[in-house]
Amino acid sequence: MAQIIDGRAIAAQVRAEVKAAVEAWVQAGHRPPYLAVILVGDNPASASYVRGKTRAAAEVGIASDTLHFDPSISEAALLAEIARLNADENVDGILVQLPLPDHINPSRVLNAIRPDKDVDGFHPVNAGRLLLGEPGFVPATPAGILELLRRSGIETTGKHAVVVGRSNIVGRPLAALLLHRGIDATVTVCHSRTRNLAALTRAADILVAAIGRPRYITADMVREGAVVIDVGINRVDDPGHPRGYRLVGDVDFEAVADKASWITPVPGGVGPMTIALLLRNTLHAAQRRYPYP
Ligand SMILES: Nc1nc2c(c(=O)[nH]1)N[C@@H](CN(C=O)c1ccc(C(=O)N[C@@H](CCC(=O)O)C(=O)O)cc1)CN2
Ligand SMILES: [Mg+2]
Repeated sequence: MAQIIDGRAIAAQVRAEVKAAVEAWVQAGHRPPYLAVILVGDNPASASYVRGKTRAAAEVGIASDTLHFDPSISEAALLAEIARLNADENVDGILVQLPLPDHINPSRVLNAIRPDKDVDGFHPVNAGRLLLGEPGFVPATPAGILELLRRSGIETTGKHAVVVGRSNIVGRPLAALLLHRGIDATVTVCHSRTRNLAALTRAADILVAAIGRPRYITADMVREGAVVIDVGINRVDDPGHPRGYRLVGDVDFEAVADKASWITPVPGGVGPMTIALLLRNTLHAAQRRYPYP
């Protein structure tokens, strides 16, 4: 039976570190870090993540506001809001909650955020820096996964990490991060068109599932003793549950936990780290740790 990587406990540790650093920053005479969160429309999951972010921010002493726009807002109006926040010296971090409505081009919106305020790390400048191994904002989910491995004492050097999923918010940046000097994994990236996926996942020392399909990774796809990181957050109907649905990951947890050496649960694994690392990025934005240009 695998050891469980407790994302809630590790995220609480990271938040406590951010809180202490924010206190020291304010003690030194600076105003508290300030995060502007943009939420477009009424996707209930997005609204709940945004509440989670602003509540967690308040708990560590980071000020924030949520700018909530009607789903019909035009792309031009959204870009104008971003331009205003870019120019406001009291705004340290800007975050646009994804997904955006279909009539808005997400690249155009993300590319409009000043890279030194881009606490999600989705701007091409930060993505490029990550690829080159230069300092910049690293997206919170991949950064959180690295913290889970590091703080659980899991070795990455020379290990074969197999990332299933090539999204811009998880798979691609995580693959880049795992290649960094000091992390030094050997990385394979798989996706929906990969042939013979199971042969590749079975070769993984560290298997990261970021596919977005409930329980897609089954026990036969996992090597005995592998480390399994489950990024999936899938809502499946469950009339017996108070919310009417249950969250399950991209990994068939019970069966895979019998084979793995370490595994992250869903909920309580990667998800809470995403919020904790966003807070750390926001602190760094206030401290201008990643100045641009
Ligand atoms: N602008 C962004 N949009 C999105 C990001 C992001 O990093 N930046 N990531 C995801 C959603 N996300 C944050 O936005 C997120 C997802 C899940 C969690 C989380 O804490 N999950 C909990 C369960 C919560 C629940 O009960 O519903 C867990 O896994 O334990 C936090 C943040 C897409 N959009
Ligand atoms: Mg994320």
